[in-house]
Amino acid sequence: MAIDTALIRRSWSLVEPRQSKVAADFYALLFSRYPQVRGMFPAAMDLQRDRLLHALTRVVLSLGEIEGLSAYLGQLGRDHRKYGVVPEHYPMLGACLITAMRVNAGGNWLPAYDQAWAAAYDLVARVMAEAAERDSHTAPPYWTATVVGHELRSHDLAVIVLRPSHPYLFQAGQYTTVQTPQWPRVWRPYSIANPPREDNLISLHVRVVPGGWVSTALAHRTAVGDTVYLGPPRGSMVLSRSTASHLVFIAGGTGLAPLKAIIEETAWMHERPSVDLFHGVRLRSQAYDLPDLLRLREQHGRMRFVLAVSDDPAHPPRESVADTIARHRLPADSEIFICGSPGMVQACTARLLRLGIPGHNVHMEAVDEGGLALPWAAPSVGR
Ligand SMILES: NC(=O)C1=CN([C@@H]2O[C@H](COP(=O)(O)OP(=O)(O)OC[C@H]3O[C@@H](n4cnc5c(N)ncnc54)[C@H](O)[C@@H]3O)[C@@H](O)[C@H]2O)C=CC1
Repeated sequence: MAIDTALIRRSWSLVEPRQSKVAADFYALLFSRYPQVRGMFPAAMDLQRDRLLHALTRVVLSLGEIEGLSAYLGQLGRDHRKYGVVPEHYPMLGACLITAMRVNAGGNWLPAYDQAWAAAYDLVARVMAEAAERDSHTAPPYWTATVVGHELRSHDLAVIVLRPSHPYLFQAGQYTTVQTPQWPRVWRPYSIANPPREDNLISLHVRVVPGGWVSTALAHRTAVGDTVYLGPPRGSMVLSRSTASHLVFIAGGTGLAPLKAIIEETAWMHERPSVDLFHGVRLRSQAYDLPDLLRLREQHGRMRFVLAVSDDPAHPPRESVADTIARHRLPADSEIFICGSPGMVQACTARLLRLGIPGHNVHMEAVDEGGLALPWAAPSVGR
């Protein structure tokens, strides 16, 4: 059945102002009708509710662009294998979702909206389930990994090296999701800080964030020899086949991780591009990876490295990384990769546009703050 995007959007606009209530009602309905699925979700549901809403918004907004949506949903379907989602779960969710929207529409819900949503949901579920099924022939739902390196580089930052039990195939720049034994069913995304290696090791940069369960567990309650779990690799911030001759990388804090992986990959290229890396930190003491970056610069041979310190009275000039890039001459045809907090990414992107860099040359990971999925999605990277 064709998707009636106009009906979907009209009906969504009815419930959008009450979306938090929609999410709460959805989970209440789901758990009362199907108590057997409660165990698949974490004990605390706050983040989960936000994720559902982000995912819904994303699907509603991109229903017209079926190609992009299919790639997104396929990735989502593969990722949901780690939660134990099987095809039989999808209809349960669909029915509860439509009911939750209907009861929150203030009596304005039309029968046609039910049909439009049923058709849209059917398509979403089919794409996700098919991708998951295809994936099940070649990859496990999740990987067990042993911690083989754990280095606290400051009180709130750890670099962790993991050895997945089975080959973990990913591309430089992608991220994984991590579950620790301390927090069952709570998965958090972290970028992989190295390109694929023959020894299958992967390295993560973990900043402890206030209230960050997984980041605290990884940094302070994890040691060499412990086991953690990894979801499948995700993300599209990777090098294209036709890499430009000059690449610029702009990192904010631990947003360095995926950019370092891509730079390291370019170091081995036959015709390696020249590279600029700008690393923005608040305090000089937060330049947690300096020795490694200097080594990488040495090994690369065509890499310039600039540290931008924004808030350290002992290290003038206090300059934001956006101001730093503006001071350096960037060729207009540079391919640019940005990774960091949403505010930092936004500030840098705006500055680049003002500097005349075309938007299509700027890459960043659209790590939706929780919006990667239907109910079981992942939050922003690095929590
Ligand atoms: N750990 C990981 O694997 C990854 C982490 N991230 C994200 O990167 C961020 C890293 O955070 P931290 O390490 O705490 O770095 P941070 O937030 O302390 O920021 C580092 C740099 O970004 C600049 N900055 C921060 N907010 C800004 C704003 N609103 N406008 C302009 N500049 C701003 C600072 O001035 C500084 O130069 C987090 O949001 C995390 O989710 C992204 C990808 C991977």
